[in-house]
Amino acid sequence: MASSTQMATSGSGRERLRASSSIKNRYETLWLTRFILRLLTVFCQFCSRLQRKGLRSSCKMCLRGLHLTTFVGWPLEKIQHASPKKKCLDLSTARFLGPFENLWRIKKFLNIGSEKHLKKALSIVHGYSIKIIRSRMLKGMELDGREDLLSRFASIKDSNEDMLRDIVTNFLLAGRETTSTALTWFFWLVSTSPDVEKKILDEIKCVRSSKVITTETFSFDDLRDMNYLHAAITESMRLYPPVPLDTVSCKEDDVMPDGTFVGKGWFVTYSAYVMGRSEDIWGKDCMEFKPERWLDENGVFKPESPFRYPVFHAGPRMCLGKEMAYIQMKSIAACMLERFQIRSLKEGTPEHILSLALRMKGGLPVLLSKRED
Ligand code: HEM
Repeated sequence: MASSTQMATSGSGRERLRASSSIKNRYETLWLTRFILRLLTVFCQFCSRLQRKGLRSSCKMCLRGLHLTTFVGWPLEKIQHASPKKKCLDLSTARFLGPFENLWRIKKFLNIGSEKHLKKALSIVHGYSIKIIRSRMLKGMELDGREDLLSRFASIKDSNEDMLRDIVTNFLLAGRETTSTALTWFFWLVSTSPDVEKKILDEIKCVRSSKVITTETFSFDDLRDMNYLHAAITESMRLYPPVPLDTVSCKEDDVMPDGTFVGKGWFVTYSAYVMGRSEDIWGKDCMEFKPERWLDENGVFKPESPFRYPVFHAGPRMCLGKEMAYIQMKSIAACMLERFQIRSLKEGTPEHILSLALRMKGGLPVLLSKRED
């Protein structure tokens, strides 16, 4: 039988690694760790429920700020008051976090617990999407002779209302939660960094004075000229990526470029949050909010490889709405900061809620003061 060293020189990488029983053992250990973590999460949720009812005082884990519920999702009762869209996001994330992998399927079949809430919330979101499709159908799918994205999907042979509904829902979820989350963290960071705020305002003034802008909003060209604002938003998403973890499922057995074997059906997760705070990628000042790191010597925005900055994912399945997201976020940020001074009323660094998007716990209460000039 060939030893693993012999195989390393003779066999293909895939055969070599598949034959390695140590890798299998490692993944069995990982599976066990994941199972224990999921089980602990359930205990943590149970413990915090008892605390809320006054039946238990804080446990050692709470005192050390190690609530597993904070890291891996919300307990159900917190979700009950959330909007249908947030419920959908949180409850679908929770499917991956329960102690038993397929428990959610049973709950779905029996229509109980979190799956019952998910079904209800989803029917509201679906109803909203169907309203959009039907109102567009009534107007005719062509908009003033120009086709929009929905018309294009509708013109696909075999398209039906359910398919269009899922596409609209997908765009609503992909495009709304991400930009709103990104802006929440951006406004918090800017409100705590007066020097960055001043530079953004100077840039807005400069763009206003260099052109005759008659509207209160900014055109595509005006926004394109705002390099510092672009850098500040990009830097804010480095520290607080709206999609902090992204998971893909492996279709066939494969080997990563570094030689790691990935089996069919396995999940692979990367963390844009961890990568964004990695000293190896961003240097010693990786924890600082420094928009300047994105500017060249002429003050022009210099992009980074998406494989180092995977906030919008990388490769063929990269975010389709990236450019649109930047336009929306820059436009809102420029209009808001030009008119108002925003002061955060949050004390200290806000806590996260990890759902599909990296939301700020409790939102961002602010004090808005109209700017004099
Ligand atoms: C700051 C804002 C945004 C961020 C950080 C973001 C991030 C991402 C990420 C990480 C993915 C990859 C998900 C995956 O496949 O695993 C993705 C995919 C996608 N995003 Fe965004 N996104 C943003 C805004 C938007 C907007 C505004 C739209 C459109 C309205 C949009 C539409 C999409 C679509 C359609 C995909 C699926 C692409 C595909 O699978 O080929 N996104 N986005």
